[in-house]
Amino acid sequence: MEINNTVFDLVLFGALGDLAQRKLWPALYQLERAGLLAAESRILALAREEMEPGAFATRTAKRLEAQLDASDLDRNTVQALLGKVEYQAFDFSEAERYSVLKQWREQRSVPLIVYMATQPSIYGLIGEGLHEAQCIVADTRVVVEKPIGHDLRSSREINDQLARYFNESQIFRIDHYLGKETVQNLIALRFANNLFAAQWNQNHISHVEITVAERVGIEGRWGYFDEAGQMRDMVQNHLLQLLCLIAMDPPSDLSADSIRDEKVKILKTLRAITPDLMATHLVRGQYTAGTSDGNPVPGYLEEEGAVRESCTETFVAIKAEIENWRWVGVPFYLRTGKRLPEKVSQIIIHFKPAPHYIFDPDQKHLAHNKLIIRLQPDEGISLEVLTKDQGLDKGMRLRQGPLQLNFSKAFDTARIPDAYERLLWEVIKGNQYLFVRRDEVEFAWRWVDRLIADWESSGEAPRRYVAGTWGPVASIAMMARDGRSWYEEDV
Ligand SMILES: NC(=O)C1=CN([C@@H]2O[C@H](COP(=O)(O)OP(=O)(O)OC[C@H]3O[C@@H](n4cnc5c(N)ncnc54)[C@H](OP(=O)(O)O)[C@@H]3O)[C@@H](O)[C@H]2O)C=CC1
Ligand SMILES: O=C1O[C@H](COP(=O)(O)O)[C@@H](O)[C@H](O)[C@H]1O
Repeated sequence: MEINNTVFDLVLFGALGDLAQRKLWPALYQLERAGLLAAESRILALAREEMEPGAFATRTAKRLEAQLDASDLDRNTVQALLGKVEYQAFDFSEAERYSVLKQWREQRSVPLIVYMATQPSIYGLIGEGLHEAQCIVADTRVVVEKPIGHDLRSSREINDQLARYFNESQIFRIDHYLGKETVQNLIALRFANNLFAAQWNQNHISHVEITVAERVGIEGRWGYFDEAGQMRDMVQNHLLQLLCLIAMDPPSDLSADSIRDEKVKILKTLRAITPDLMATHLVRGQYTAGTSDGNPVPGYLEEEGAVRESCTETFVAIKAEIENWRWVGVPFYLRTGKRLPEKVSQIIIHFKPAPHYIFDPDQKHLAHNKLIIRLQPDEGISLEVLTKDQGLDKGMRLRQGPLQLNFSKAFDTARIPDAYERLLWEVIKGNQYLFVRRDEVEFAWRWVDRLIADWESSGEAPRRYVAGTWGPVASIAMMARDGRSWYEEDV
């Protein structure tokens, strides 16, 4: 196990917000439990609400106790974590209040981590406040959340505001998918196994599927979601990051910039989905009332908080193409949606069939291997291979079966850490390789903006799909036109 001696100060802006309460405090608890928060480290929790001394700790302890599984809850750990925390209330837009931070940092030379768990519109004000209070020095790090903007223009504005006060090497932009163990495993799978490295190109791979399906609907976030839609909320960041990790060339080492350089090359070579390609390369959907897990659920337009007719998409399927030597002619089919039948994120690599087929012609359709990478849940990898069916009467009949690696069974993993634990841990260590660089965000927006502009000018409404199904039939048709089908229809 890694042991940490890195003492740090963390200042958490927005310490009472949804993200902080649902993700950041539980992640800090797990780091404390794992012995990764050095004893002399301190956390300054900031929000607007005035509270009696001690009230923040009592509230946070109660919340953690309610959130954690009984088997995972250790009250001594909760107390040890809260022993590091001080709470202060102030309005982040009031420049003079940043003297609190100046005092808090006096006589401290350990790295300062600034976590902006607030809306991006105040990142600039926070940067300025910290700057005026002389809190920003070479080893200060700032953590910011997705979404970085609503489009290329607004993402540039946010990035410019950050750049006024922080160097790129100090900025940690979160895409929480990069913190998932199974997503990091893509790098190990691809670059530690020469078996795959040699096959990873258009000579051997016919196509790739990336599915990030969600069972949930809008979860009380209609206002936010209706402005964003699934394209901005999921494709611009999580799905394009997964695509980059599957498609990129081998980085020369594991340093942040080596990996990010390779990802950017992929984003630059994504073929634009121009209006003439939209009918064959893009499907947008919006769910109507249906069922989820056997229970009736409302349609998108009847969700709590819905205030208008809306053409916002809750489902997207895209045939993406990468214009380089490695991937020419290999479509990457991306699919993500809300209110689909199950929560599953998986990547399927479809290998081309053997060049000369000598078995029963009736079984020819079986003759390609598939590598199935399950990101969540049931994290693991399986390789579909063909073997001889056993038995005297079977001749040389083939059968398909998996070589399975289920991570929790194979490695007796006690628990898979949440993405935020890993990401906070990397920030503490000052390692940026799981964070997104400015140019990555901007190249991703460039591709997405163009697509959105074209579909908006086409005036086409999203296709309806019933909640609890795999999206509009047009997504099945998109694959069928290429003589293919989505993986779950194959099995
Ligand atoms: N929630 C989530 O699961 C996710 C959130 N994000 C991103 O994380 C960021 C935070 O989101 P979320 O936690 O949901 O938002 P919330 O609105 O729940 O929390 C924001 C926090 O910041 C505080 N705050 C905002 N403005 C000020 C101010 N001027 N002065 C003092 N305090 C202020 C709020 O206090 P008050 O309540 O008093 O306004 C609140 O504590 C956003 O950028 C969001 O897009 C990203 C991924 C997931
Ligand atoms: O960033 C987001 O991700 C979640 C899905 O994340 P997961 O870790 O549960 O797969 C998504 O529901 C949300 O809309 C989006 O903002």
